[in-house]
Amino acid sequence: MELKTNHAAPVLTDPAPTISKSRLGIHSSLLPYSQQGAPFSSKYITIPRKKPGKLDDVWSNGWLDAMKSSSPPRKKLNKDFSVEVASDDNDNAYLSWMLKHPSALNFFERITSFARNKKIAVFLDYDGTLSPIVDDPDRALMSDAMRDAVRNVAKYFPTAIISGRNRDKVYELVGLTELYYAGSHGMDIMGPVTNTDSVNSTDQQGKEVKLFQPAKEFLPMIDEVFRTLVENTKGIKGAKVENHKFCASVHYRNVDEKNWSTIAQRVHDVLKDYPRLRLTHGRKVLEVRPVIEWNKGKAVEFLLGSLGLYSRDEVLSIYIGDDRTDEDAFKVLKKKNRGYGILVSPIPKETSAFYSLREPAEVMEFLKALVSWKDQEEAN
Ligand SMILES: O=P(O)(O)OC[C@H]1O[C@H](O[C@H]2O[C@H](CO)[C@@H](O)[C@H](O)[C@H]2O)[C@H](O)[C@@H](O)[C@@H]1O
Repeated sequence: MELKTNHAAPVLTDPAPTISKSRLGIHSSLLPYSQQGAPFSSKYITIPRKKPGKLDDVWSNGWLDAMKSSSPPRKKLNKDFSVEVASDDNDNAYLSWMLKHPSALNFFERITSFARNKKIAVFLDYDGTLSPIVDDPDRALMSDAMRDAVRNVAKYFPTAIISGRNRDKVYELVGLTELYYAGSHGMDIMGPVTNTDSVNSTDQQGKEVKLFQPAKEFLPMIDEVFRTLVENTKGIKGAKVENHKFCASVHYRNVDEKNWSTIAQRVHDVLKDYPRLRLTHGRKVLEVRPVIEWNKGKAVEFLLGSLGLYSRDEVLSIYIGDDRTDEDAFKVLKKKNRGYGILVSPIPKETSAFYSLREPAEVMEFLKALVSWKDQEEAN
């Protein structure tokens, strides 16, 4: 019997016997494996971007399709789940999707059973995971209750925030000194870095820290492209450009949909002049970043290595995120048998995450459950 929570999600607490092992929440990767992964390597290489300018407009390269599907509509959830299921076909689709990606709350006991006798490492995305998605990125605030939950988790488990945002900004939003932080989609890591490429720095408290910044050489280029993007999108009502130091974001959440092709075309045109930059899609945001083989997945591996947590026998990693950029981390955990990705989504999505949670409120509940479980373990 799985842990029941008081949250409304009356499915999959007792999986039907006919469901296959993988659907029961047994991560095949956590069953005995034959080979230990290669030791941590800091190698990151530049990968070629598709020829710039080959596609003339944003329709032909699929940008607009990606933009349209880039963020689920915000929907008010009815507290009485069963009423909602009956009244909404989307929820039937969600429930069948959950057979493939069960709720991490409903399968909590199964997760912790794999964690027994192991250390747990926790990786958390920020926007849409710890804070709800809101129209203004500057107002994406984390609640005090969520902050307490993260603080408590970090008392027991090494915990890192892996965000697309500027590292200083996400640190300011989270405000917990006891965590490790990776900004710019993992391209700006502050932590116990033991890698030779790391440099000494000081954190906001003046404490000595190590920084690992694999895209450092792109700093002037990102700064330049940021200013060009601001200039070229300033006539588009609702557009907002953010400089995240090693990447830049162009938000279109508040842009009228009829102008999405315009904003996409402007970004596309700017990128034509920067063959060493590429575009990725986030939630109603176009992200411009260096063409290097570095992402949130690499950042997770890097942190595990720096923290001495690389052994799959001894460590179970949990990564919670809501965004396409989090898929890189989910893939690493899945492919390298390192633990569980948990996708935060109120709608079905193609994902490499093993489990799911609907919204930040459930993330908080999951984090609290981890702490209670550990408290009990310690007491026994
Ligand atoms: O990796 P994350 O920590 O999830 O950061 C990803 C992006 O998050 C922010 O944008 C998203 O959240 C905003 C606030 O809720 C929302 O307005 C926006 O539409 C979302 O895309 C941040 O502003 C971006 O720069 C990050 O890349």
